[in-house]
Amino acid sequence: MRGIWSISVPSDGRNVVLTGFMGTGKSTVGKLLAKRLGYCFSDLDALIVGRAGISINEIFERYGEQRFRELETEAIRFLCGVSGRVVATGGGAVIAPRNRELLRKAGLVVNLTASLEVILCRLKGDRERPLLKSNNTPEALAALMAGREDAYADADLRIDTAGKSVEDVVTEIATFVREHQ
Ligand SMILES: Nc1ncnc2c1ncn2[C@@H]1O[C@H](COP(=O)(O)OP(=O)(O)O)[C@@H](O)[C@H]1O
Ligand SMILES: O=C(O)C1=C[C@@H](OP(=O)(O)O)[C@@H](O)[C@H](O)C1
Ligand SMILES: [Mg+2]
Repeated sequence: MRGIWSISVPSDGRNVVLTGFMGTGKSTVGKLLAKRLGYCFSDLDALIVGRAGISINEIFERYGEQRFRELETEAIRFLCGVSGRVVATGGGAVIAPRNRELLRKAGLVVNLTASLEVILCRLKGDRERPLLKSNNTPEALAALMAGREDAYADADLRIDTAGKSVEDVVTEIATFVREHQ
């Protein structure tokens, strides 16, 4: 894998950061939200994969979750130096307090939620998320989600996406951003 990212510079805080558990819609909503706001879009996972040159599954298999978390923090440091961007994080990006601090400074943090039932339905048959494989019962996934609740609650806005279309979620966030940024 290639080495470290370029050095980050302080952000002016004019980004929108989407956080939330796997399947809450961060990547899907983020892309459309960026279009709606006229911002650029970055997906942390895509950035990591692009830099590593291998898939997230392969990073986990070859190097372990810990290494993935290091790459994730490096990606966050890099992205926090940008401006006018919607950033979709991966579900575990907010676990480390230092990551949360950086993301908070980068801009408005919007946390997407959905019940476990909805998430299981949305991610049925998914093969790209290694933590779905290692937490392969609803109980294990519920425990993973519960353990992250405090980190997800650290946000400027929380939106329950269950029963809402992607468009609805985008509109809700765009309204909030226009009022608060
Ligand atoms: N509001 C929504 N309603 C229905 N399906 C959704 C919604 N948001 C996302 N999805 C679907 O859920 C799946 C996971 O979405 P994704 O954006 O990859 O989530 P995340 O990046 O949070 O893991 C995709 O198939 C996507 O189309
Ligand atoms: O919850 C997590 O720890 C992870 C979520 C994934 O992203 P999504 O939340 O976009 O699925 C991806 O970063 C990786 O598989 C780990
Ligand atoms: Mg995603």
